[in-house]
Amino acid sequence: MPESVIVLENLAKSFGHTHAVDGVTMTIPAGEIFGFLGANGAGKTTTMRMLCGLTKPTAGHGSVLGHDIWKGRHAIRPKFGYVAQKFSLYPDLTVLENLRFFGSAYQVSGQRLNDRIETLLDQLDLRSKSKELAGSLSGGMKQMLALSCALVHEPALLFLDEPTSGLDPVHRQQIWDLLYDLSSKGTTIFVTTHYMDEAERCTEVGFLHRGRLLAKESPLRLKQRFKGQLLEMQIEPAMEGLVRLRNVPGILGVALRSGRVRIYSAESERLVAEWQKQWPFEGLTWLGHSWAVPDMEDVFKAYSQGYSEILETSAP
Ligand SMILES: Nc1ncnc2c1ncn2[C@@H]1O[C@H](COP(=O)(O)OP(=O)(O)OP(=O)(O)O)[C@@H](O)[C@H]1O
Repeated sequence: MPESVIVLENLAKSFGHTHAVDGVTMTIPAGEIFGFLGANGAGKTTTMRMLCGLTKPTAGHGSVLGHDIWKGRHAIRPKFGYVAQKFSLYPDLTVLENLRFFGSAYQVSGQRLNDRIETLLDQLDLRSKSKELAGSLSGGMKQMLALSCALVHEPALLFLDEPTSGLDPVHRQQIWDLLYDLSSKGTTIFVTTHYMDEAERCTEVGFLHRGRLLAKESPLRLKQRFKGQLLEMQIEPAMEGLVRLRNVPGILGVALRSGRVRIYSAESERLVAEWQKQWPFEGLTWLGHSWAVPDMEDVFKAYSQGYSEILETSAP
């Protein structure tokens, strides 16, 4: 078993009456790419800020790389890299100057710093921008630079708060290729994301909902927990079908995917059999249907909207 890099026990943080993080218990082993998912305001950033020693927990315990997250925060800080949601570099310094600044802040100097900068400029596609001011870079290139600065000291642990938001698909892929390289060399990565295809790329995923951890497992295992019968119907007009089917008893939720109406229900088979006998929706034409395999978006929706009927329960 690899050692646990992050260990949390009932970790909590409240702001007044807001329980931003409400008793999270979990462990994250070394080398994991852990994807932290949750709706806006679920408590992801607050959890990450506690792990980085940037905000004090209100209750519970946590350790990162063997140090208490609050009492040991000064010892932990040089060992991780952190890319925040907001651009936190120096806009009036060039790309190269930012890298040099972060290098010296992390006590990387001389030939080692030069080598690190050369590697990062290539890995993150920044070479042609090295003399440009950070503040003048596009949003995507700012993200690439923020990631480079977080990696300059080759940390054992990397915290990334939505690192690819606003990036084009090529740069997103480039970042993920880099994360795989880092993970294969033993770096642990803790990443928040709203992109379901990115959640699929993580080795483990945790669902946070209103400050509580609802599940934490591999993407494959999470999808196996989805026990609903996912029905995709070709209906015309599709939008009207979506609105009317939403109100049918037994249907938990409805979405439009590639022009088809996707139905979340524990009893889709029964509904189809009933509709085959008698189609009750005047003005709607049913042109066909098929059964779908759940993806991460389906599982995330089921957890975050509380479709407990179609989820096999799990202990995080
Ligand atoms: N400094 C603060 N003071 C008061 N409330 C806060 C503070 N920081 C966060 N909160 C509240 O805590 C809750 C969790 O916020 P947090 O930013 O951790 O969520 P999140 O999951 O990261 O959301 P998002 O996906 O939108 O970034 C929210 O209700 C938020 O308003």
